[in-house]
Amino acid sequence: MEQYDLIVIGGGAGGLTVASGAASLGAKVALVEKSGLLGGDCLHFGCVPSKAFIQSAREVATIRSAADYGFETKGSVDMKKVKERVKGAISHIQQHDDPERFLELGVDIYFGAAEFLDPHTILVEKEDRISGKRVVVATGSSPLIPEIDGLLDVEYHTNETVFEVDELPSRVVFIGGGPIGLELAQAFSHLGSEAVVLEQHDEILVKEDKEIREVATGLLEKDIQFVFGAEIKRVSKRDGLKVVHYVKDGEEQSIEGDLLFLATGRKPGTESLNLSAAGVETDDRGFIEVNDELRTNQSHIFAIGDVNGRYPFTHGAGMEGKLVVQNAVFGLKRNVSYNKLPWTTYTTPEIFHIGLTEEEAVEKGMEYKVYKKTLDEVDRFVADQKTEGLVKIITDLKGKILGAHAVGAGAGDWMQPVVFAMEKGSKIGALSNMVYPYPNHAAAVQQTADLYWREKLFDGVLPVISKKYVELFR
Ligand SMILES: Cc1cc2nc3c(=O)[nH]c(=O)nc-3n(C[C@H](O)[C@H](O)[C@H](O)COP(=O)(O)OP(=O)(O)OC[C@H]3O[C@@H](n4cnc5c(N)ncnc54)[C@H](O)[C@@H]3O)c2cc1C
Ligand SMILES: NC(=O)c1ccc[n+]([C@@H]2O[C@H](COP(=O)([O-])OP(=O)(O)OC[C@H]3O[C@@H](n4cnc5c(N)ncnc54)[C@H](O)[C@@H]3O)[C@@H](O)[C@H]2O)c1
Repeated sequence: MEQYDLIVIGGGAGGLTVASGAASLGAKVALVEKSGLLGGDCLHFGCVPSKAFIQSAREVATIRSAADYGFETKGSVDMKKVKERVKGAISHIQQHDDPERFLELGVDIYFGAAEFLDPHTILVEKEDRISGKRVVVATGSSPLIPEIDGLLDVEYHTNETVFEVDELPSRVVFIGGGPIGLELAQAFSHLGSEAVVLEQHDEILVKEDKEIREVATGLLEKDIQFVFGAEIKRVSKRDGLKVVHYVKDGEEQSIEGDLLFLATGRKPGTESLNLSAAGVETDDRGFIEVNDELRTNQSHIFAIGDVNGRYPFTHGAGMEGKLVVQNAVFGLKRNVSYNKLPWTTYTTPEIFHIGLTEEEAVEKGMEYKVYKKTLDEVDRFVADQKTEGLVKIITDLKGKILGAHAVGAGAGDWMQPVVFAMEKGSKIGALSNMVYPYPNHAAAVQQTADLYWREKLFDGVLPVISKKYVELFR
C-alpha cells in the first residue's frame, strides 16, 4: 500500500491549495478527486459560471438601458451564446487546474471517490488503498434539496444544471433568497425573464449590516419580485409550467413559472466518505466539526472549505488551506481567524462585507463610531449615473476599523483598500491619507474616511489650538 505524508480528499479550491502548498514544501502528497476534473464546485458549477452568466446579464441590462446613455437599441437574448461564454470562462480557468501542474509539483493524483477504511487508510473508487500520516478532507458541498411534495415529478434546476439552459424562460421562480438565489434570479431578470424569489424568512441578506441590507433589498426589489414569509407546501405541473403552492399570512397561494430553481442552502460533501470508519464527528447538520486549528476530533485529520460549514467561500477555503499546510506539514498550531475575511455578493449593485456589522458591535457592548457616505456624493458614481449605494465604516473610538460594508456598483473591487488597511492594522485615517486618482470609484472609501479627520479637525480640541497658533504666529 502506498504511504503518504498527506492525503488530500477533494480537488476544489481548498484541496488544491493544500496539495500544491504541501508538495512544494517537500511532503509526499496524494490528491483524490472523484469527478475526473480538478477545480471543484467554484470552477464548474459555482463562482466561475455564475459570474460569467451574471456578466452576460449585466451587459444585456446595460444595452437595454442604452437609451439613458444616448443610444436606442432593440433585440433578443440568445441563451446559447450566453451558455457558450460561460463554458468559455470555465475552460479558460480550467487550465490553471490542469492535473499536469500538480503532477509536476510531485502530487500523485487519484481520480475516483475516496472513502475511509480506518483513520489512516483511504480506499479510492473501491480499488486502490492508500495510507496517510495526515488527511485533509476538502470535499465541498452540494445543493440541499428540501422535501417538498410533488418535487420528484417536476423538473427543477440547481446551480449544477442551470448553466445548461438553452432558452430564456419567461418567468423563473426561485425557492430560497440566499446569495445563490439573489445573484441568479437577478441575472435572469436582467436577461429579460420575470424573476420571483420565494423566501421562508421575512428578509434577505441577514448577515449584512441592517442599513446596507435595507438599501440593497430596495434596489433588488426593482428586478426581483420577493414573496417573504413563504411556507412552501407542494409543487405541481400545469400546461408545461411549474407551479409552486405556498402559504403566506395563513393564505394558500400559488405561483407558476417555466423554470423552477432550488436555492435552499447546501449540504456537506460527506455522503460517501464513510467518516464513521475514521471516527470523525459531524455537527447536527452533518458538517465536519473542526477546532480553530481546523483539526477534527481525530487530530491528524483536518477539514477545510464548505465541508466544515464555517465560511463557504472560495477564498475562505483557500485561506483555511494555507493554514492547514502550516499545521499539517510543519506541525504548527496556528489558529484560524475569520475577522478579516471579506465577502461580496455579486448582485447589481454588489454588496461588500468585512468584519463587524453595527448590530454586532452593539451586541458585543462595544463603544464604536460609524462613518457613512452615500454614492450620490462621489463624483465618479455621479458621472456613471450609478449613484445608488452606501459605504459604511465602523471603528472603535481610536479609529481602529472593526468592520466595513458597502452596497454599490463594483463595491467588491473598490472596497479592497479597507481589507488591506484591516490586514495591516491601519486605522481609518490611513484610508483618507492615501492619494486616489481622480475620479475613481475607490474615492468613496476615501470620502468616508475623510469624515474621521473632519470630525477630529472640526469637533475636537485641534481647531482651538490651531486658531490660537494662527492668531499668535501667522
Ligand atoms: C452558484 C454558486 C456561486 C458561488 N459564488 C461564489 C463566489 O462568487 N465567491 C466565492 O467565494 N464563493 C462562491 N461560491 C462558493 C464556492 O463555490 C465554495 O465555497 C467553494 O467551491 C468551496 O471550495 P471547497 O474546496 O470547499 O469545495 P469544492 O470546490 O466544491 O471542491 C470539493 C471537491 O471534492 C470532490 N469530492 C467530493 N466528495 C469526494 C469524495 N468522496 N472523494 C473524492 N473527491 C470528492 C468534489 O468532486 C469537488 O471537486 C459559490 C457557490 C455556488 C454554488
Ligand atoms: N458571492 C458569493 O460569494 C457567493 C455566491 C453564491 C453562493 N455563495 C456561497 O454559497 C453558500 C450557499 O448559498 P445559498 O444561497 O444556497 O444558501 P443560503 O443557506 O445562504 O440561503 C438559502 C436561503 O434559502 C432559504 N430557504 C431554505 N429553505 C427554504 C424553503 N423551503 N422555502 C423558502 N426558503 C427557503 C433560506 O431561508 C435562505 O435564505 C452561501 O452561504 C455562500 O457562502 C457565495
